[in-house]
Amino acid sequence: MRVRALRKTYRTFTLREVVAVDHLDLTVPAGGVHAFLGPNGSGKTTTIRMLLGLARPDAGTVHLFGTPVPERLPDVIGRVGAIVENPKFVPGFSGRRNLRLLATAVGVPHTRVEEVLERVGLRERGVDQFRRYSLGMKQRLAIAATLLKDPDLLIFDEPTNGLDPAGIRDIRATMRGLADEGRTVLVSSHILAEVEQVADTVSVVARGRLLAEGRVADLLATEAASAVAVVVSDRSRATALLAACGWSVGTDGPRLVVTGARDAREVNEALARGEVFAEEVVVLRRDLESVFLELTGPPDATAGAVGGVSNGDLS
Ligand SMILES: Nc1ncnc2c1ncn2[C@@H]1O[C@H](COP(=O)(O)OP(=O)(O)OP(=O)(O)O)[C@@H](O)[C@H]1O
Repeated sequence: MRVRALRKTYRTFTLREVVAVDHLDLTVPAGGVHAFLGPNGSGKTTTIRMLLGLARPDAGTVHLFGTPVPERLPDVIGRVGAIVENPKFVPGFSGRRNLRLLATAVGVPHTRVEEVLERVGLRERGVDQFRRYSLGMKQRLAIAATLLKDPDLLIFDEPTNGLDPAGIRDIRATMRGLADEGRTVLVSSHILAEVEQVADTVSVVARGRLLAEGRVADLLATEAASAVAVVVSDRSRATALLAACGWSVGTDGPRLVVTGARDAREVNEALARGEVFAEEVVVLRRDLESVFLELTGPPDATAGAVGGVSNGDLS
């Protein structure tokens, strides 16, 4: 999937213009889990709606499987399964019956319903009424529905919102499994821990713009230069030695925190050359959360920058 210079503005009821997506570029490699990560209001849902032809861009291009969308959406939509808004299931029908209705609507045989129920671990509970399902089961049924057409690309908008840890783990495992089958999973999230654990690649957005993209591991390595903490008895001598190497030196309780060095070994060597011997050397790796916060800035600043319209505008 390839998105270039995508733009979408909304007008609020007070006729104020809200730029929801602002010159956004997005590249989602085929196969694997790609996280679309950004704080609330950063334009993720709006972007996904444009990918699916549910909203019309003001400018920019979208290609799904190399095909321009929305112009030729009918050619490719059969290869895409998505959960964007809360899927509409009939509360009084069983999970199985709900899926059979959908299967008939999209023209796939009922045997496929059994396969997808099995796939999301709901086969045993297929007879239960939808209204009796837990939130996690409802979400798994929604994923089952997206799988009916055996899609190559799955798009999930915040699929773990409101789920408990077990539910989150199930959805994460399901996404991983789908990617391992060779499908592409695009998942939007503002929950960093999820992304870090399940995604192969990530795009970080804020205020409708792309801030960073790449492999999760690379993003952590390049954006999150690690710091090294040392405990030494002669702190002032150590500080002078480390500063002389051009590194910045802060303190964290009894530890000196060194940033700018390549690795712990380099720090240790610099100290030893000056005959200061560290009692403790620890590499402090930043997690994706600190990278993300660094890139997107404080949440309040983000909300203000996109206009902060009320939910009432989000119909
Ligand atoms: N129909 C609409 N009318 C007016 N403004 C809208 C509409 N839909 C979205 N917006 C605004 O566009 C911006 C982006 O919203 P969007 O829902 O795409 O972000 P998001 O990243 O999906 O956020 P969230 O995680 O909260 O769903 C926000 O400022 C939002 O208030």
